[in-house]
Formats: sequence, structure tokens, C-alpha cells
Amino acid sequence: MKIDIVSIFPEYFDVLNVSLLGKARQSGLIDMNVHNLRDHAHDRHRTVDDTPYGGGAGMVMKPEPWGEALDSILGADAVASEDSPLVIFPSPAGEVFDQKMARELSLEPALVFGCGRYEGIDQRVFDHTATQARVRLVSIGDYVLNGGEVAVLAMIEAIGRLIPGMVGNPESLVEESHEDGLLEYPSYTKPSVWREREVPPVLLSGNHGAVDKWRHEQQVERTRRVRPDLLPPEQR
Ligand SMILES: C[S@@+](CC[C@H](N)C(=O)[O-])C[C@H]1O[C@@H](n2cnc3c(N)ncnc32)[C@H](O)[C@@H]1O
Repeated sequence: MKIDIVSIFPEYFDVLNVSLLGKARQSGLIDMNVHNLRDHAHDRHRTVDDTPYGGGAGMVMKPEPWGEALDSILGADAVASEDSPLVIFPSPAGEVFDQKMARELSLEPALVFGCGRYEGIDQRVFDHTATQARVRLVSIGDYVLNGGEVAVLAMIEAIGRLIPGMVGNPESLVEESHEDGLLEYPSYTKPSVWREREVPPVLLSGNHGAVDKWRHEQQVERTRRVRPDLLPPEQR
């Protein structure tokens, strides 16, 4: 998968050199490039923001640096089609990111992320980019961050681990929270007694049917208690 990221803080993405994503970059599974938006601002101060038309608090990201940065990735003459890269602008006003979306996005050959700052990006950037590529505004939850960088890191981590070849044991991905609409069951490892707390005996029984049944019950109980909204109304 090819990933391009545009940000005024490229150093945020240095952490993508470690762990599984770092290995995926080294092995070529992920080809990632981070672009500094300020390289596309040409005044003495490399300005990327200005006051909002219509008044109000805060600053808005200017369209010119964004246009130039995205042209350099997509091509100035690019025309949006089904095969275009998908450009994702993180935004608290976007559709909410979840495991289903992560799975969907893990199948994309090319993703471009545009990290907003301040009060966000001039609307015309979204409108124009939609003529050059496919565009989605995506939120990682109902709260407001200072910038899109942390949101993009979270999305890349969730998407990246689903790319075929990324995780050694792909079965472990299927059993996780949100994969079947339920939260994951509690996990235990050795020793079987720790600080007088025992592992549930069923897990030591060797009876796989009983283990599966117990785990499913735990999933339903935990989901009902913590996230009843994930269950159909008749099961809440
Ligand atoms: C301070 S926020 C701007 C918030 C904007 N004025 C609003 O009310 O929708 C600056 C940037 O942080 C990012 N951001 C903030 N919260 C986010 C969230 N929940 N999900 C994804 N991105 C977020 C976006 O890139 C946004 O442009």
C-alpha cells in the first residue's frame, strides 16, 4: 500500500518507523512518504493559515499550500475516478472511523492523508480535491484534537495491521473486539495463580467446546455492560 501524509508537523510520524509498521515499511509492504505542507508556502514565514472570512475565533488553513501539496501527490491534472487514490481528511465533522472502515481501507492501494490544524482547512480544498481523487472526511471520535496527526496515526495503525502479510498470525485479527460486533473476552496467561487470583478453571480444562462457550458468554456480558449500543435492541 502507498501512503502519503501531508502535515505541518512531519516529525509526528517518526514513530511509524518502529514495531510492526516499521517492519512493514522496511519490507516494502507499506511505502510511506510524509510531506511538509510548509514546503508549499512561499512567503518569507512559510505561512499556512489566515483569519477566517466572516469573522470568528482562530485561523483557517490557506488553500494555496494545500492545493500545491496535493497536486504534487495526485498530479495537477488528475481527474477523479473509481481508481483514484483515496484522500482522507481527518475531521471531527467527518464520518466516524471504525473497524469496518479500517478493513475497507486496508484494501486500498493508495491512501493520502491531509492533516488539518487550527480551525481546519479552507472548504475549497475539499471541493477541489474531490475533482482530482476520491475524498472522505473521517473522525476518530466525538472529541476535538489540536490537529489531524494523532488521528492519522490511529487510523494508519488500525488499517496497517489488516494489510495481508502484516501480522504473523492473521487468525488473531479475527478474534478481536469489534470484528464480530462484540467486545473481546478477557485473556489470561501463565502463571495460573497470581497474587491469589486464579485463572477461570474452564480455561485450564482442555475442553475446547466449553472454552468457546465461556468466551462467547464473556463477550456478550462485557458488551452488554460496557457497550450496549453495539447489540441489537432485543439483546441489550
Ligand atoms: C482544532 S481541530 C478543528 C476543529 C474544527 N474547527 C471543528 O470544530 O470541526 C484541528 C484539526 O484537528 C483534526 N481533528 C480534530 N479532532 C479530530 C477528530 N475527532 N477526528 C479526526 N481529526 C480531528 C482535524 O484535522 C482538524 O482539522
